[in-house]
Amino acid sequence: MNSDIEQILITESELQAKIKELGSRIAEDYKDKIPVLIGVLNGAVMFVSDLIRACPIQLNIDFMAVSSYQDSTESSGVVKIIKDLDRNISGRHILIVEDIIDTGLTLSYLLETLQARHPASIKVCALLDKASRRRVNVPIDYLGFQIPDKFVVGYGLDFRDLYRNLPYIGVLKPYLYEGITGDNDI
Ligand SMILES: O=P(O)(O)OC[C@H]1O[C@H](OP(=O)(O)OP(=O)(O)O)[C@H](O)[C@@H]1O
Ligand SMILES: Nc1nc2[nH]cnc2c(=O)[nH]1
Repeated sequence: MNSDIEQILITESELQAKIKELGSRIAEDYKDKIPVLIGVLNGAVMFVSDLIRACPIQLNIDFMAVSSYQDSTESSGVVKIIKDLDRNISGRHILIVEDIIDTGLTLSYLLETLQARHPASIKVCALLDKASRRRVNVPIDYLGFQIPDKFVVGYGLDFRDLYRNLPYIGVLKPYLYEGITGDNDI
């Protein structure tokens, strides 16, 4: 698996140091509230589980699963809810936790969908931002790292549901996905 990685972009210790920093900021900002942290499955699973352990305040967690990439490295632009929240978020302080913001289409859809449920506030925490690829403007309140326009895997991020279990963020060797556009290429 490691031999499919062209370059390690963010090491395990860099990830963990940044998550401690983000956790402290979030804990300070929400110390008088009980926020609901919403992990966006599947990619954010590792990030959200490390982030909540770095956040020593009262909080709730919930998860949504959405997908726009399926088996491709390009967003289809169509976001689909696969699993919705388990709770009513009306009047609650919401923090969306994402692994990566790329085109911004997924987050834009989530913000619109969740805003319609009348939360007290909504903020966004993202581990990675690929700003050069943005197609819609979206706010990021807590950010881990800006990254270049490369397809990355590891620490929750996949290609064809593989590589999520790498403990670092790496760039996948392009020959592994070049020419692949979707399911028909499998
Ligand atoms: O800004 P965007 O271009 O919309 O891309 C960001 C989204 O893409 C990834 O999800 P994906 O659809 O690959 O599902 P996954 O989390 O299950 O891997 C990632 O987890 C974000 O949710
Ligand atoms: N795995 C992975 N998923 C993404 N979704 C949007 N951008 C990316 C990326 O660079 N890697």
